[in-house]
This record gives sequence, C-alpha cells and structure tokens, in this order.
Amino acid sequence: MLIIGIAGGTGCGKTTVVNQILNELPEGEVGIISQDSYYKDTTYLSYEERITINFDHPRSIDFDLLENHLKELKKGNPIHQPVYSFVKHNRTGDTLVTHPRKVMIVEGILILTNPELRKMFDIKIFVHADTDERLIRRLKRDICERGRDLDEVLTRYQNTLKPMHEQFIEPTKEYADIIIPNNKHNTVAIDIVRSIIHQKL
Ligand SMILES: Nc1ncnc2c1ncn2[C@@H]1O[C@H](COP(=O)(O)OP(=O)(O)O)[C@@H](O)[C@H]1O
Ligand SMILES: O=c1ccn([C@@H]2O[C@H](COP(=O)(O)O)[C@@H](O)[C@H]2O)c(=O)[nH]1
Repeated sequence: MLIIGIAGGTGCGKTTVVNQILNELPEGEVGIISQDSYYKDTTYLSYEERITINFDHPRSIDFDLLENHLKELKKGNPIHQPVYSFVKHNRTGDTLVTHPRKVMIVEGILILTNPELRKMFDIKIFVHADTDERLIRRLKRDICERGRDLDEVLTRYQNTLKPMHEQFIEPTKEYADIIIPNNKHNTVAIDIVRSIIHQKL
C-alpha cells in the first residue's frame, strides 16, 4: 500500500487537490482518509464549550486513532472512519467503513506535525497558497458551507488560525517531498501526482 500525506493550511485547497487527483483515476482504487474525521470526540461538552476549542492545535486531533487505523488498513483490514460535523463541531456518531486500497491518501492541516504519521507516509505533499488567498477562500467556504458568519471566521482567524498556522503548520513544509503551489489551479502538479499513483495501481 502506498500512503500519500497531503498537508497545508486551511483553504490552501487540499480537498480540491485530492478531488482533482481522483478525477480520471479508476473509481474505488484510491482510498481517502480525512484528518477532520479524527477531531477528538467532545460529546461530553456543550456546544458553547465546544466552540471555544482550538481546532488548529495538534492536541485537538486523535492521532493515536488515526495511526491505528492506518496500521489496520496496511494489514488489509477495513476501518470505521468517524464522520465529523463542522456545523456541530463534533463527531456525528456515525462511521464510514473504509476499505484498504493500493493507494491511500491522508489529508489534513496537521498531519505532518506527527512524527509517527510522517514515518508512515511514502510521499509527503504540502499544498501552498498565500495567506490572503487562504483567508478569502476560508471565509467564502465557511459562510456558504459550514454555517459561520463573517465575524466568527475573522475572530477565529486572528485568535487561533493564524498563530497556529505559523507555529505548527507552515514549519511542516520542510518535511514535504513535493510542494504544490496552489494560488491558481495547478494542473501540471496534479498530473504528476496522478502519474505516480497510476504506476502503483
Ligand atoms: N487553486 C484554487 N483556485 C481557486 N479556488 C480554489 C483553489 N483551490 C481550492 N479553491 C477553493 O477554495 C476553497 C477551499 O478549498 P478546499 O479544497 O476546501 O481547501 P482545504 O481543504 O485545504 O481547506 C473551496 O471553495 C475551493 O473551491
Ligand atoms: O469543529 C471544527 C473543526 C475544525 N474546524 C476548522 O477546520 C479547519 C480544518 O479544515 P480544512 O478543511 O483543512 O480547512 C481548521 O482550520 C479548523 O479551524 C472548525 O471550524 N470546526
């Protein structure tokens, strides 16, 4: 199994890049694991308490579960990937059965901060987009798709997103084998990653 880790700050375009890579590849041949599914379960907290969580700090992620799941997939076993709700800021309680594939892509802002995960990735990719570009995309996406308002996104940006990006996410660029510039859609980079995957299928 080839495991590809795709990191990069919020709004850099990780999900979009993954979807572009999957386009034109045989359906069902590549599996996806999203770091977002591994935000810690906070059912014991009220909604008001949950919104105060720093979701951009590595401690918000259940890396042990993510690592165990990758190990199970490597052994050929299916896993139950938790389903996460950005609207509720919590796991939904549902899980998605994820079967092992020849190629698994793991994507998320913090996945390269964890040394054990880094060791498991055969290829490490960092998607880069400028800070202002990422903020604009995040604003549009969170207001349209994640039920946020302008003030909420900007407050979170100033209090946690920006400092956590600088402290934890941007420094992981140095671990990347490939950096994809993604201020604009980058079809050449997508084609390169796709051809690496093709060789493995
Ligand atoms: N290269 C790009 N050019 C313009 N918009 C983009 C580009 N890549 C992604 N987007 C848009 O930016 C938003 C955030 O992208 P997304 O893939 O969800 O980022 P991430 O998963 O890194 O947070 C989405 O609305 C997406 O359509
Ligand atoms: O409950 C939550 C959990 C996370 N977030 C924010 O999501 C982004 C990570 O997702 P991307 O798709 O990579 O942008 C992270 O910056 C968290 O702040 C959230 O708003 N609520």
